[in-house]
Amino acid sequence: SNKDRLYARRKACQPCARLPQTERVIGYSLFKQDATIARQGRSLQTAQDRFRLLGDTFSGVILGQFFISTIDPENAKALLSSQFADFDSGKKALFGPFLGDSMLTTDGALWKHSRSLVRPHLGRTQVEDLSNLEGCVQNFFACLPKDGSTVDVQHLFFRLTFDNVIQLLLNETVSTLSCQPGSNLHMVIKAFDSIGDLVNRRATLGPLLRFYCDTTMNDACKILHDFVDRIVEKAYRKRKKSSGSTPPVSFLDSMLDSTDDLVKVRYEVLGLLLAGRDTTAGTLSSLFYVLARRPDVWTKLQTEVHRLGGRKPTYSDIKGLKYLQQLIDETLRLYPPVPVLFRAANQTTTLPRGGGVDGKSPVLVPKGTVISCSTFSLQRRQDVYGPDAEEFLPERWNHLTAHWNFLPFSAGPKVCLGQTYAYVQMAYIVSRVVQHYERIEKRSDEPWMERWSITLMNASGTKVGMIPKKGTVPILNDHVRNGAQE
Ligand code: HEM
Repeated sequence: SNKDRLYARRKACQPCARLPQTERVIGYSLFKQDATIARQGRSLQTAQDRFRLLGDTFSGVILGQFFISTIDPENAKALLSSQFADFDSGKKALFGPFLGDSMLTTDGALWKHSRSLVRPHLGRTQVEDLSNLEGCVQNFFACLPKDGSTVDVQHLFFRLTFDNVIQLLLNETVSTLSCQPGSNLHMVIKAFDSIGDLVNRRATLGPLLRFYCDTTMNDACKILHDFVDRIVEKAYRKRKKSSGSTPPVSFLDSMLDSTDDLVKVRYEVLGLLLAGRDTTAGTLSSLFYVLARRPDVWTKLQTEVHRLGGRKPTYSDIKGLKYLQQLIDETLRLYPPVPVLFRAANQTTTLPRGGGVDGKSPVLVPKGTVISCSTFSLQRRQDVYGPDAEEFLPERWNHLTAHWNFLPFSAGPKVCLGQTYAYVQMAYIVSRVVQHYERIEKRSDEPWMERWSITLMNASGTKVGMIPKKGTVPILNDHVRNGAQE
């Protein structure tokens, strides 16, 4: 519009590169092309090729939606932090009936309220207590074949992290690792597993989403809402009975002390479950994919973890495991579980870079523009990480401060609330595996292939042989293992 043009002139904006498109009004052919690319599991790689071809910032149109894609760290900083108020996450429609108004789906005052409600309950006290993790880890070990035969640990990690997050949030012990097919818990975990793909399907519909009625999504939501509601109501009754005289023992208890709105609590719990489970499971799966292929990494890790002398690591032990932290960072760099951050401009604004032939001028961002920042491509930039940017080298973190070039947990006011917990949980699990297993063997030659639903994972799973040390793992329980394979 004329108003936008005047605004652009005032802010010295220049146009950014434009994705070559056969038709630039609706962008239907790009929609079809990108849908095929997504089916083939090549979305992230294709985006990286486009950045190589067009520069760090380019624009296009898809199904009538104007978008800007960027991997310029200055733009990332503006998007996530310095111009935070200009952009919304706009995820409400995507999650549909699953999450209602929760922290993950709202912006502005509603989001602020949710964040202030949740934040105090994910503090150091909750994170430092690792006692609950051990039970889940033992269940995980019980699912691993004792004879070292092939197992897909990716599948098991999605269960392990579900059990862990339920314990953290609700103080309930569940074992989806050992639940039997047909049981209520099995239905719950299956429904939860399906959410990623269902949300993904909604995402591909773009503006057509508003005409879409998804009964499968509604069914999955019903199962999950019922599951969480039962636990929330039970805890609420107990809490009311004690009239807050006993200190809260869980995240849920403390939330119930700050609100009586049980539907709100349900949505926040489910949001955290979603934010906390798939991300951690995806990272662990990629990390084990690497461990099975890199005996040099495994040996260095063993040397570090052996300093613990076989005892369970404490919170402060974990802080001292520097190589393990670098290993996790390198996994998050090359295989970020949230590979693209999306925002939508809630007013006409600018991004500081990407305009003009040298890409150094500001770019106009009309209201409604969708901005995507690919952390996957950003974290593989050769000008930041060097010519070996695509290689897995944990040691690079000895002398690297990446800042706006490393955003696996996002940054700014919406930075991940579970970052510390995620590190601690992953480090604990990896250390315990090192203490109990001699080595991890690669059992598949398939390359790492993107499967991107809400979060990123390896399309072919993580098929490995886990070779136990003598006398350290529990006796294999066939009953447990068969349940988990379902
Ligand atoms: C490796 C593990 C994890 C990664 C890589 C990760 C990554 C992220 C990212 C990138 C965001 C921002 C998304 C956006 O702005 O669009 C986010 C938000 C969030 N994460 Fe995590 N996350 C992880 C684990 C967890 C865990 C374990 C929890 C909680 C138990 C958690 C809770 C949250 C919450 C509540 C938000 C929303 C914050 C807000 O909107 O204000 N995350 N996470």
